[in-house]
Amino acid sequence: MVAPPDNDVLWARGLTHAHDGSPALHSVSLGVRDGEILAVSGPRGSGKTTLLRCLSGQLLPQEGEVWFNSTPVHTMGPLTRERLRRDRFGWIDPEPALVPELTAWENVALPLMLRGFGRRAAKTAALEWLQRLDVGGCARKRPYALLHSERQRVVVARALVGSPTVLFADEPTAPLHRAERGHVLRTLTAAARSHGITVVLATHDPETAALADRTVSLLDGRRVRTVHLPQPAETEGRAACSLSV
Ligand SMILES: Nc1ncnc2c1ncn2[C@@H]1O[C@H](COP(=O)(O)OP(=O)(O)OP(=O)(O)O)[C@@H](O)[C@H]1O
Repeated sequence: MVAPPDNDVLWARGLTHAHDGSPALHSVSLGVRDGEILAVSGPRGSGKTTLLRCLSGQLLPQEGEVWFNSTPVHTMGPLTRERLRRDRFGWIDPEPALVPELTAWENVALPLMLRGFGRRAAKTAALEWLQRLDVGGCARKRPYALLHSERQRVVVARALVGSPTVLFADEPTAPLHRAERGHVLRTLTAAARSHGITVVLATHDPETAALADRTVSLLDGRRVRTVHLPQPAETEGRAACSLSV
C-alpha cells in the first residue's frame, strides 16, 4: 500500500466493484482535494452512486483502495467505518429520508445528539440551519406535513449541521423544481466553502456540475475525460450523451 498525497482529503486507486455480478465500477482512481467541491458526473447507471458509496466507506470495493486523510478506509472494520461516517462524513440521498416520528428540527439535530451534544445546543444549531435553508417555519412539523421539497431542504440541513469533513451528495436536488434547485445548491456550496467542507457531488445535470470546482466523469463505470450531458430539453429523440475517453 502506498499512502496518498498529503493535500488529498480522499484518495482512491483502482476501485472496481460489481453488484451481484453486474459491473458498476472498473479501475477508477481519483483524488479529492481538501475543501474542494468535486462533481462526479455521468449518465444514469454510470456508477456515480457506487463510487460515492465506496469513497464514504458504505461499500467495500471488491478491488482497490480508499484513503481518508492518510488512513486506509478499505481495511477498516465495519464499526470503525461506521464511526468514521458518523463523525466525519455527511450524506444526502436523492430521496429525502427523514425519521417520521421526529419533527424537522429533531431530525436535523440527530447527528449532533449522536455525537454527544446536549439537546439545547443541538436544537440551536438545527434551527440555524433550517433558517439558512428557508425552512425555519417548518421546524416543529413532522415529515408527513412537509412538501417534498421542504423535506429535501431539511435533509440538506441535517447533512451540514455537524460540519462534516466531507459531504457526499448524491443527486441532492433531484426532487426539487428547477427554480428551487439553484437556491438549495448555492446554499449548500456557500455553506461548504465557508465551513471548509469538502463536497463530492454526484449529478447527471450539467447546471449542477457547473457549480463545482472540478468534474470527474464516469461512463459505464469507467473514468473518462469528458461526458457531454444533454440539457433536459435536448434529450428527446437524441442520443443520451456523447463522450471523449
Ligand atoms: N444494489 C444493486 N444491485 C444490482 N445492481 C446495481 C445495484 N446498484 C447499482 N447497480 C447497477 O450498477 C450500475 C451503476 O449504478 P449506480 O447507481 O452506481 O450508477 P449511477 O450513475 O449512480 O446511476 P443513477 O444516476 O441512475 O443513480 C448500474 O448498472 C446499476 O443498475
